[in-house]
Amino acid sequence: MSTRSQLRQARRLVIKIGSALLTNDGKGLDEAALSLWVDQIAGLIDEGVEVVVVSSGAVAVGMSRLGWVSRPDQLHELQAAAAVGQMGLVQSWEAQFKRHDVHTAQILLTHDDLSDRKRYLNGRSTLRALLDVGVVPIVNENDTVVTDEIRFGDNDTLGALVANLIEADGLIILTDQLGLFDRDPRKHADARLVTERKASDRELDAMAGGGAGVLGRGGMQTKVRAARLAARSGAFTVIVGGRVERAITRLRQGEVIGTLLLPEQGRVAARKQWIAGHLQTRGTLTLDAGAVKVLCLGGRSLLPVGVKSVAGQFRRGEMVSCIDESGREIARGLVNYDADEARAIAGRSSHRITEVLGYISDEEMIHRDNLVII
Ligand SMILES: Nc1ncnc2c1ncn2[C@@H]1O[C@H](COP(=O)(O)OP(=O)(O)O)[C@@H](O)[C@H]1O
Ligand SMILES: N[C@@H](CCC(=O)OP(=O)(O)O)C(=O)O
Repeated sequence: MSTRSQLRQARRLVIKIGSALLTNDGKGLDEAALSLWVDQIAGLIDEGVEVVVVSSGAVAVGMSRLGWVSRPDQLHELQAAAAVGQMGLVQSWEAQFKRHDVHTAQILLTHDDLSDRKRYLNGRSTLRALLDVGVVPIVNENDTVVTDEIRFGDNDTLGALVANLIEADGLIILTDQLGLFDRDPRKHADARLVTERKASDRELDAMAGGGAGVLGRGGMQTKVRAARLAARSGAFTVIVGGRVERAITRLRQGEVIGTLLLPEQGRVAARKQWIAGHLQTRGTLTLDAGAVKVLCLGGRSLLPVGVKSVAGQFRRGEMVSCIDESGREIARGLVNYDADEARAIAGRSSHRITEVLGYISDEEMIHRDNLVII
């Protein structure tokens, strides 16, 4: 049996579960299935994997709670159903994870939240803080305030954006089919499962053209698009049948089930390419000769002790330029401290950061994964 090392090695995963699955084709929330997924996710957490769940199903659960048999066309009715259904969804996730002594947190996001830099960074910090303390964030679209997304359904995209946000190794999309087929299997009995492709492969578009199921909104097209988005930060995507026995555990063990869509390059390489291509920097760190030498050797982080001076106003996570004492640019990277904090710790050894700032967020001024030598 061939195995997939990407899945065995993953440390951080986003798992997206679609409406059709969660609600057992609209018959109300499928508690039994949910409990099986939670058991498997709890197994991943025991192994030290950090997991974010992106859970659809608010509209479908809401419709079932309200006794509505057909999906309403009116936006405000969809939003009302989502608001009712979201209560049921998070109650179930919370109750199921409680059996494993794992806490959950509700995160409702819109795409706007993730395109605004400040909100993006805030969202990232919150998700990271939750993962640090072993909580499983349960993410859904904030259906009360979005319009187009609720009409078209876009949790596949949301899953990819969350994978970008937390720099996940991979995105697992659980759906009602065994994976991506070369044609819509609901319409073509002879459709064949695609096992592995590059996410960028253009042939996937024609295969995924068949539209969505009755309850889901995006179909395979949004899943392929999500895989491309996730690939931008170097994450792989697996599209797999959520009703396949122990699907998550088997994927983790490297078993070849579902469809694996691969990024062109790994997580760190993708991030470095993004940094190198980013023109706008927010500030400048002048490095001493020792730091310049160490950085040019490659594979090393920049420590505060090698920083002589700090110019500009920037916030943690923003891009800064690193120059030598003659003003030549050496490197570029995402800084771990705000400008004022960076000024306070510049030239000091990392074990004095707590003494100076009263806290420490990172030992490095710029971590090597976030640093590109020019
Ligand atoms: N090439 C394909 N392979 C698999 N499923 C396809 C394909 N083309 C279209 N589909 C449809 O996509 C549906 C899954 O998408 P969707 O209904 O949005 O599910 P979810 O709720 O999981 O997001 C399948 O039930 C299937 O009918
Ligand atoms: N926010 C919506 C998600 C709709 C959606 O994207 O559904 P799906 O295609 O099943 O993932 C809900 O919870 O109903």
